[in-house]
Amino acid sequence: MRLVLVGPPGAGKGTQAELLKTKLGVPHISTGDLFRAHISQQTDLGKEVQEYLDSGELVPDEVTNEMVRDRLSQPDAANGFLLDGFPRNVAQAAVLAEILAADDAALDAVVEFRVPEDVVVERLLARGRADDKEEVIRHRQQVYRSETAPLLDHYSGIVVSIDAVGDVEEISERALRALRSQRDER
Ligand SMILES: Nc1ncnc2c1ncn2[C@@H]1O[C@H](COP(=O)(O)OP(=O)(O)OP(=O)(O)O)[C@@H](O)[C@H]1O
Ligand SMILES: Nc1ncnc2c1ncn2[C@@H]1O[C@H](COP(=O)(O)O)[C@@H](O)[C@H]1O
Repeated sequence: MRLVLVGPPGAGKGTQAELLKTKLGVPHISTGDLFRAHISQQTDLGKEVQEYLDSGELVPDEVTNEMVRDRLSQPDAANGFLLDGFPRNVAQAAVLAEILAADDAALDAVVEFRVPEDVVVERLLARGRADDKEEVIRHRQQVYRSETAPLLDHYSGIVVSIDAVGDVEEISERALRALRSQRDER
């Protein structure tokens, strides 16, 4: 399955991807995790993107798209993936479509994790990652609303929306049930 996970920062995309990757047998590819690995290894790419992650701004598309193109060309992603954090805007979605079309492939679904903003802010304040400072959290929510949420219209025919408040296992079951019914309807 080729899935994109969408939802505001703190919606639980990474948490759900770690459960779903085992259940679906596809790799979890998180652009945020890829950037953080570059930063911790102090690569040139890591040095270039550090300030964007610190401030909650999006890394420029050219840099992000090339990193994703490279990651998706690896053998483990040949038959499917869970993309977490990419695409983050409509221009990145166009690049993803082009990468997939080159392999005669397409997305199966876009899973939207729906969580009220006050709940995600509370989760992120408790998470404690380097970019989980209140001002940066608020900015990332705003970037999500203006840049990323429009993807839900862009992908309207294949969006599967999940209530992502509650028990982590139960949310993953909700996602699997919704994906099964979407597949049966197609
Ligand atoms: N269903 C849940 N209930 C309560 N807390 C949760 C739930 N799912 C995830 N969390 C917690 O919320 C925080 C954010 O989760 P996670 O990192 O998976 O979100 P995300 O959508 O990947 O965020 P980001 O886009 O910022 O990387 C984590 O501390 C995680 O343990
Ligand atoms: N797809 C992306 N485009 C631009 N910038 C991105 C993208 N994915 C991640 N980033 C940067 O990384 C941080 C953290 O991302 P998480 O998905 O929340 O882990 C994000 O604020 C951007 O600076």
